This record gives sequence, structure tokens and C-alpha cells, in this order.
Amino acid sequence: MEILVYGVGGVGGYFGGRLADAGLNVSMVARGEHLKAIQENGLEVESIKGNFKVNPKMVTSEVSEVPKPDLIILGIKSWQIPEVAIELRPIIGENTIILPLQNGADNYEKLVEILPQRNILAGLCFIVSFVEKPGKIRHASYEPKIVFGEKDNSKSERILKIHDILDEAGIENKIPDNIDLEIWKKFLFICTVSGIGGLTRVPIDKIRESEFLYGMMRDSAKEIIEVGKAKGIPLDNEHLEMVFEIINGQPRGTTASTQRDIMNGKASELENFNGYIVREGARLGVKTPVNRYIYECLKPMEEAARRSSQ
Ligand SMILES: NC(=O)C1=CN([C@@H]2O[C@H](COP(=O)(O)OP(=O)(O)OC[C@H]3O[C@@H](n4cnc5c(N)ncnc54)[C@H](OP(=O)(O)O)[C@@H]3O)[C@@H](O)[C@H]2O)C=CC1
Ligand SMILES: CC(C)(CO)C(=O)C(=O)O
Repeated sequence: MEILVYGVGGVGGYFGGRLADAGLNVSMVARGEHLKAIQENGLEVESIKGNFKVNPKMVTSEVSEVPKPDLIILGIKSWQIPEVAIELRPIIGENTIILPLQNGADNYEKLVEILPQRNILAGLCFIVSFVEKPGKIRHASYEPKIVFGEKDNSKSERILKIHDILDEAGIENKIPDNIDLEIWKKFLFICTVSGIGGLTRVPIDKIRESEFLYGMMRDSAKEIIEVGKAKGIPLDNEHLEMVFEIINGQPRGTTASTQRDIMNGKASELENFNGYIVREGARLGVKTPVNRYIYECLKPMEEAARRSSQ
């Protein structure tokens, strides 16, 4: 099987690196200094699960150069999906499988707007990893895991095949009964902590210590649940409590990746997180004042970050 990993950052670099290290045919699309470093010295992964270094079958910035892929794993940020999907169009065959691993609730929908629905799976992942320097990924914490499935939750042959491939590479993975629910459970957590974390610029323990901020965080999560419910996702109070159990158990000093992007003045997934909740809430008649407040406060900084990264 030919595998293409598009976007060799924290997520694509770790999971793609593991697949390549297992001897699978992995090509990668990267860019800039990171691309140059991988081409010259291979991809180095420093991981709490064991360090390794791999030379993928091919590393390039040109999609047209890679062997026609059977499986494409998307390691880009969620806002990059539309431009990358357009670029991928010419190499998508009838049986190509596309697996998005982004945070956010509408990555599948964004892909379907551009690429044939039959090619697209739904997915997400868990890990804390990042590009430490060009050519090097650091997996700092969290047991890495991929959760994925057909949008209709059928246990298709292709899904089971990917499950076997991930197993072969030693990547923990799960095909859930309801992939949309899994995506929304993760989204409920990540959207709740990222926006308020980006706004306050403090780690989770400081938010927990403030009665006001903790209450605001719970109100934000409740709005996300109401939007999800209005979209037919079977979220309920049990999920709210589950998410707050995780939040309450997070070590002092914890920040989420999107929060760190916001704090570092980088383009972030704000539009895909709180922005998405505000827009979907307005469309579906669900009130989202807390998410709106967080979103509107962060929007000018987000716009400035995007202008300076152009
Ligand atoms: N990192 C983590 O711990 C986790 C992240 N996630 C989610 O996974 C997704 C990916 O995040 P993460 O891996 O952290 O992001 P990164 O920014 O680390 O990685 C994205 C990579 O894609 C590259 N890229 C983007 N566009 C192109 C392009 N056109 N050509 C070549 N390369 C490109 C970026 O290059 P460049 O830097 O040059 O833009 C970057 O190397 C996000 O949705 C995130 O929320 C989920 C769980 C954990
Ligand atoms: C919460 C976590 C670490 C889990 O994978 C994550 O997705 C992120 O920080 O973006």
C-alpha cells in the first residue's frame, strides 16, 4: 500500500514516521526548511515511546511527484484543508482513501465540498507532539492514538485494512461505533479549553482556580453540546461531566496546541473551534454568547496573525 502523509508536523510527522519506521511505503509532503532537513538527514522523532529516525520513500513539496497513494493521511491544520484538498484532486483515484486527523468538527464536511465523498473517512487523533526544529518531531506526552471510521460507521473492508496497517506499525487505533460522536467528544474538550486558554493565556490550573473562569468554561462547553445536539450528535450531560473530569485531572501547566498557537501569535484553529460554534449556533438557532465573547475577543489577534504569516 502506498501511503502519503500530507503535512509533516506534530501529528503527520509522528504517525507518518511510525508508519515509515514499520517499513511501509510512506511518502511525505512537507515544505521549507523542514522539507530540506528531512530530505538531507531523514525525519527524526524523539518520543516518550522510543526515539527513531526514518527515511521516507519520498519527501517533496510537490504532490505531483509522489507515487499514486492508496491512503492519504492529512497532518495539516484544519483551516488548510480546502487548499490542500484542491491540490490533491488530480491524484485521487476511485479507491484512494483520505484520512483526516485534525481537531475540529467539520473536517469531513470541508473535504466533501471539494473531493468525492466515497474517498473520505472521518478521523481524529490524540497526542502531544510538535516540530522541535527542522527535521525533528518531538512527541512530548500522551499515549498516541488514532480513532477513525466510515462516516456511516460501517465496518468496511478498507477500514479494517487500515486498522491492520496501524496495528502493524504499533499505532494504537480504534474504530468506534459512532465516529461523529467521538469527533464531537474530542471537539467538546479541545474547543472548551483552547478558546478560553488562548484568551486568558494561562494554563489549565489557573483557569480551574478561578471560580469565574471555571464557570465560564463550563458555560462554553454547555453551548458546544447544544450546538452538537442541534446537529443530531447524541451529546448529553454525561459528556459534559466526562470532559470536566479530564479538565480537572490535567497536570498543572497544561496548555492545548491551539491555545499555544494563539499565545504565540500564530494563525490558529480559532475559526474552526469557537468561530464554528458561533456560526453553527446562529444557523441552527442556538444561543452561544460565551463562545461569541471568546471568539470576538480573539478574532482581531487571529486576523493580525494571519496577515503577518502571508
Ligand atoms: N500537535 C498535537 O499535539 C495535536 C494536534 N492535533 C490536530 O492535528 C492537526 C495538525 O496539527 P499539528 O500537527 O500540531 O500542526 P503542525 O503545524 O505541527 O503541522 C502541520 C504541518 O503541515 C504543513 N503544511 C501545511 N500546509 C502545507 C503545504 N501546503 N505544503 C506542505 N506542508 C504543509 C505545515 O508546514 P508549515 O509549518 O510550513 O506551515 C506543518 O509542518 C491540527 O488540527 C491539530 O489541532 C490533534 C491532536 C494533537
Ligand atoms: C488535547 C490534545 C493534547 C489531545 O490530543 C490535543 O488534541 C491538542 O492539544 O491539540
